[in-house]
Amino acid sequence: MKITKVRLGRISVPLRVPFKTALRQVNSVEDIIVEIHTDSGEVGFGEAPPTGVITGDTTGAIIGAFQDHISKTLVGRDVDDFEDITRAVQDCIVKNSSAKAAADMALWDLYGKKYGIPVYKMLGGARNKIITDITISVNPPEEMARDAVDAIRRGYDTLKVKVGIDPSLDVARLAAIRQAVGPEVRIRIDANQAWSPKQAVRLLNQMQDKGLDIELVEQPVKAHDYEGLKYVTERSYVPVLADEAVFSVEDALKIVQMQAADLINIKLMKCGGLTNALKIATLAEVCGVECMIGCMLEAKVSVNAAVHLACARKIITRVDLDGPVLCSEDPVEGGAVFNEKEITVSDVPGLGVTGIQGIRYLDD
Ligand SMILES: C[C@H](N)C(=O)N[C@H](CCC(=O)O)C(=O)O
Ligand SMILES: [Mg+2]
Repeated sequence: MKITKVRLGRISVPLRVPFKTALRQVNSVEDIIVEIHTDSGEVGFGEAPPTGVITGDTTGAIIGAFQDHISKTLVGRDVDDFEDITRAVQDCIVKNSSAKAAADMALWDLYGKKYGIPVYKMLGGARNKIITDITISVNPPEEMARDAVDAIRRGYDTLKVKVGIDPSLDVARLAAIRQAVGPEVRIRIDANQAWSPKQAVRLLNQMQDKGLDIELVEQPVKAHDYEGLKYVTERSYVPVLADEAVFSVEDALKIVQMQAADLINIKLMKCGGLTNALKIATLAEVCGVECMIGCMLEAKVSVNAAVHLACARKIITRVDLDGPVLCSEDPVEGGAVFNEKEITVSDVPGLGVTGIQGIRYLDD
């Protein structure tokens, strides 16, 4: 199965409501779609979101990474040289983790198709269903409480609550949500780097003192501040999950060695795809560190790839793959079935995506 062509396109998918974090506000998913074509007629699908505030990847940079580096590296290669070509994708350009993730997932898709195996089975095959949380955007406390109640009515039992815009409101935000949804709902929070280490410890311990029962806090401090993250981990009653602090396998190793966080959030767009995500999951498993699998604001092509990893490995104990359910429509045919919180992986060979509606191809 030889690679003949790499085709790029764009999709736009409106969100149900604006997505707001301490880092950005967006109203739609605006992603790059990647198709890797082969001489057997099989096509591998990938997707890359331009999450500049986290990965540094912009739309233009993703397109440029393919046009100037990744596509040239792939065309003419045989998918059977799998280890070499997945390595070549990582080595042909530094950084650009979202473009690499899109290429890497498309290669896994083709490899699974070639051998007739769904990717989650190739990676471990632990289960075929997972349960995702849903994100509550950061807003005034009353609005967040209303959004939380709406999410519970949709059937979700775990909320990922964004905080960090005007941190003086954060305890009130969580108090309003806890009061509105009751004690049974699991609440995790994500500060997206907004707090200082001391502020984080103070706010988290206030939440603890008020009995708000927070499951975990995601990335309380700046991504680069490993000492600050460790400071929070050592002093907060709420477990700490490293998100923006962990892009690479090496980052994960450092976090584990420093005991700077209790948990690690694996995202394909940070680490460059399934190949490296699997390495992080294995490292975490060896070290006994549970993982979350997360996503950026992405449509179902790339979130579907993350579903395969989540279904493959039990060390992934928490799932934040709500990109598709935050969208008001789904242009993706095939792949995982999202029934609100319950996600069922596809048993079709490869990743299971069969087509994407509304692609605006760059070469048309
Ligand atoms: C969409 C997902 N639930 C989420 O919250 N991811 C964010 C980053 C998303 C973005 O800004 O595109 C996170 O975990 O930090
Ligand atoms: Mg996060």
